[in-house]
Amino acid sequence: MDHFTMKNGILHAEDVPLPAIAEAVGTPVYVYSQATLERHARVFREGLGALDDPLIVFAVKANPNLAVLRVLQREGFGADVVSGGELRRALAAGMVPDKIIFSGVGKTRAELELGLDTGIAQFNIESREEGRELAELAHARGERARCALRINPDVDAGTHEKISTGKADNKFGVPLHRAADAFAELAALDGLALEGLAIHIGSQLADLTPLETAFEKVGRLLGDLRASGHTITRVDLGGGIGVPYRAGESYPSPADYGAMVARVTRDWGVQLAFEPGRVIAGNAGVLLTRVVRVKSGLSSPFLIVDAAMNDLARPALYGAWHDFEPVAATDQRMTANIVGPICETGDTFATDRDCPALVAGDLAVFRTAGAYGATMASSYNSRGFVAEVLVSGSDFAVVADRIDAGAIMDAERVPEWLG
Ligand SMILES: Cc1ncc(COP(=O)(O)O)c(C=O)c1O
Ligand SMILES: N[C@@H](CCCC[NH3+])C(=O)O
Repeated sequence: MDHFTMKNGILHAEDVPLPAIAEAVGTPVYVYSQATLERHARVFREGLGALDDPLIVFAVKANPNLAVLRVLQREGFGADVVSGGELRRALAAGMVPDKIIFSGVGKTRAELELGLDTGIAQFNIESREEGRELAELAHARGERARCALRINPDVDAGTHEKISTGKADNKFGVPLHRAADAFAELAALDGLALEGLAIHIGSQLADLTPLETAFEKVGRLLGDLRASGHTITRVDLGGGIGVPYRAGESYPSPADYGAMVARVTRDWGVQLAFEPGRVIAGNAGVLLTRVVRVKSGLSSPFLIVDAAMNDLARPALYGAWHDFEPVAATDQRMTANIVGPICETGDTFATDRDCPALVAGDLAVFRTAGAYGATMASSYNSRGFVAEVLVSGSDFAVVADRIDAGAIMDAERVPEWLG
């Protein structure tokens, strides 16, 4: 459930009519609902109700907007970060180091140092090489870095290949068959306090079965490691639960997920950590856009909107579907190619889509844009970065300013020799 609903024929975010936001901020603009974020955070936490003291860290990559992070921090969430930038954003949003987990295959020396400086709860080590480097850095400071070893369980998550992370040929984690050796080597290093395992098999998972298979593999490894005398106090089960992108689709609920986790991990005797991203933020945001014009096409007309692939990359990148709805209710329908203004054919949101009949100037939204939306934006075609708004009740605030098309960034300069 979200808080984007039709009231008197106009789509609202909570109590704010979307035309009011378009009027005040312009379009395109991402609109997030605080009530939906809070609700999703609570439903997720309640879904894990059977577990003892789980650590829930929001996958910042899904939506790193400071205001969004702040809402989740107030809900007790920590942060799963994958770069120094995300780590700094999590801290700026008030997340405490004890609830920060640092994942990612390519953490640089500087990023490992930043994690150590911050005193984060856990580094998820993705290779022996990374573990050795972290151990050396921590040892030189007279410290032991708290960490977990990320395992690649070779499980097909059944999701889009570009967002699958747990198959043997994916770059993530240490292959299961080498995990015990890697764990033994790294656990013996002075600079590491290696007392955890981590796993994340992919994103937008429609089914719990691959997760269950992967968790069972982790459970067996946990038993083997303990039998070899290792101490394991935390297992990080990652994120990945999918969300409906089309009205009427059904996905596993946090309660279903929590029940499965409770069953599989019943005898593990560890603290569990979770890294949800999309399931918290996905349906808490829409991308509000205005129709620029309708152009006749060979078969279907082109509905040209002012949002583009630089604002919402998922359709161009993964062929992803986002429901498209009018802001002012209409019973009239049309079949259209919904496209943005960018100069490549890939700038297509939908082909031959049955959608509301709209004309130039009308407002519409792409739904389920709160995760992997603004964060994947670029300035392609010098369109600048899209604005973001957070709604709470009948209030709204701009939480990221638009960078106007054609703006010259502070970081840019022309070398002297060009005069
Ligand atoms: C390590 C890790 N944790 C958590 C997530 C969050 O995934 P999701 O947004 O699907 O919950 C991702 C992205 O897939 C990830 O790579
Ligand atoms: N960017 C992807 C999700 C990536 C998940 C990150 N591990 C998407 O929009 O679906």
